[in-house]
Amino acid sequence: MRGLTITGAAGPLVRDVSFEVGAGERVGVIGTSGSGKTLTCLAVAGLLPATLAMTGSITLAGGDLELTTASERELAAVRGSRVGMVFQEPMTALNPTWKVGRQVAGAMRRRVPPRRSATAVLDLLARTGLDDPARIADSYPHQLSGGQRQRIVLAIALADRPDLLVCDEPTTALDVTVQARVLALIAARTREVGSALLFISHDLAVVASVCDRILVMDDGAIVESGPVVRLLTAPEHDRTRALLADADLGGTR
Ligand SMILES: Nc1ncnc2c1ncn2[C@@H]1O[C@H](COP(=O)(O)OP(=O)(O)OP(=O)(O)O)[C@@H](O)[C@H]1O
Repeated sequence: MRGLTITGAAGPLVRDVSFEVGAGERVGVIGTSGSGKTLTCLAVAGLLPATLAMTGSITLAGGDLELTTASERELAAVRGSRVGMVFQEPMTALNPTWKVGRQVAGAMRRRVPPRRSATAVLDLLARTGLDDPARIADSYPHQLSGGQRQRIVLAIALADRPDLLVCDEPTTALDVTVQARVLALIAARTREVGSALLFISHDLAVVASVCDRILVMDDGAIVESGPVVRLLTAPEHDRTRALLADADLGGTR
């Protein structure tokens, strides 16, 4: 991302944001509410609302497609296959009228031939830490818990082995014990699949437990960035210090 600026009717919401995520790297974005984290990551996923104007540049590995000016058709091809997404509320990502197995099979379609689809779905659900994959595959999303649904969203997001997984507050809606397990699963599965990770949270402790490097956003701009350990031990910006003071870092590293 180079010089990304996002502007709404009232003025700029994201200002001149530049960063890179290396292959397989895990980068966290933290900041208080309204600092521009979600808009920045929606831009990467090609999901920015059409009412907002965007300038700057976003490219994926190889630089073959400029995402800020790509057509909806091009962006739809990138989503899922090259950029996977997990958002806070899993129900928004799942089709409530389709059984889970059909949805997971759809996400694997490009990689797995139809005759191997049923086995591959059960295997992927098992690898995503879901007990009794056959029952899960045969369930509708509303028949499952929030933690199970978010695991399914993660399975779907990584099914096509994307270059980048974008997670926006993926565990915020889950209760604390489930939260820790889903975070560990995100870390383990992205490593297995080899995807890079762009992980947004307002919670520094959560980001520190999953990421290698952190970007701190404040009022639409990046105010500090660096390796997790450096940010935790020697924060330079007042905003980083404030987020550190608010974080419960017991046992995360
Ligand atoms: N569609 C939109 N139209 C106009 N302004 C918007 C729109 N979406 C977000 N904003 C504004 O842009 C700013 C950044 O929003 P963003 O959602 O990126 O913040 P955030 O850091 O992710 O916050 P949170 O942690 O609360 O989700 C906020 O001031 C928000 O009100």
